[in-house]
Amino acid sequence: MERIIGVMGGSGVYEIDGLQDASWQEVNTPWGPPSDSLLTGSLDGVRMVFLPRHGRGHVHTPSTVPYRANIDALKQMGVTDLVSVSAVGSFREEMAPGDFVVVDQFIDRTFARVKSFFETGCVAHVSVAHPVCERLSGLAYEAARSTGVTVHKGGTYLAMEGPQFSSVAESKLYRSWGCDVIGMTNMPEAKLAREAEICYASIAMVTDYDSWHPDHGAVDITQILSTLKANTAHAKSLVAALPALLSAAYAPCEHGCDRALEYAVMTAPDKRDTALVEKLSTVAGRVLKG
Ligand SMILES: CSC[C@H]1O[C@H](OP(=O)(O)O)[C@H](O)[C@@H]1O
Ligand SMILES: Nc1ncnc2[nH]cnc12
Repeated sequence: MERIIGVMGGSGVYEIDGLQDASWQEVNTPWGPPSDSLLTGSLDGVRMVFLPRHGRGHVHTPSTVPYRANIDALKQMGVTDLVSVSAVGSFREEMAPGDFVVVDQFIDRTFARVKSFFETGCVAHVSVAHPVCERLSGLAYEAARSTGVTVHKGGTYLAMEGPQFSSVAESKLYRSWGCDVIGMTNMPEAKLAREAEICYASIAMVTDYDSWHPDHGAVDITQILSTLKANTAHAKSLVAALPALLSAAYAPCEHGCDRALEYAVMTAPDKRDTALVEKLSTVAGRVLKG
């Protein structure tokens, strides 16, 4: 098996540079079409697949991003390691706009999204106690550091439904919960990556102080966009640094991300919905076949 790096580009990151033999490929999935075509190619001898989460031109809202289709499409392309790059607001003075944060925990406050590939007829329960891959996150941290940007190792990301930003009261509440950053998309993406046995890491690019900060006022989309513009070059250099850090030779994940489904499926083989099992063939075929 080969190591293939996936990159999920968030707001402001709609392409990556420098891929050899780059081509946009249309991929279909049993969960509908993904956000856009997938850009495939290789860098430093490692195959890479890029998908703009909101689609080129920013078409999908955080609630309507086709999360299941995106993860299924990346799995179809053989992605073993997925690095998400996302814009976030910060709840910490020291996590300033322009900084990067390697997220290691999530609080999922989204409520209008399908969060699992599994449903009636094929039930599975995976652990997301440690929702990111420690090894991949460590490498993403090294890649971010190599760009010269200020990077914070570890942080709790509050996933909100959006698309509106938080009220001041909500912002203060999330801060009091110990959250470090806020965004609208890493859930259910991280949960679905775990179900699909793909190692997942999340790099958050701080664009603003959300609404809690007495000196910064409410979130302002123009400020977000100008910070994002300034950070896009760092995000692209980070992505370019990944292949040299992750060797192309595949090795099983030492944290078990690639075996998350091993004992997860509860539904007895003779009770499984055959149509659903067929839909699950890409993400869960390893444990459902035979
Ligand atoms: C552009 S501000 C709000 C928007 O940006 C973030 O997107 P992503 O996580 O894909 O970088 C945030 O989650 C919202 O969707
Ligand atoms: N303050 C904020 N809240 C939610 N998502 C964001 N993305 C960037 N800034 C954000």
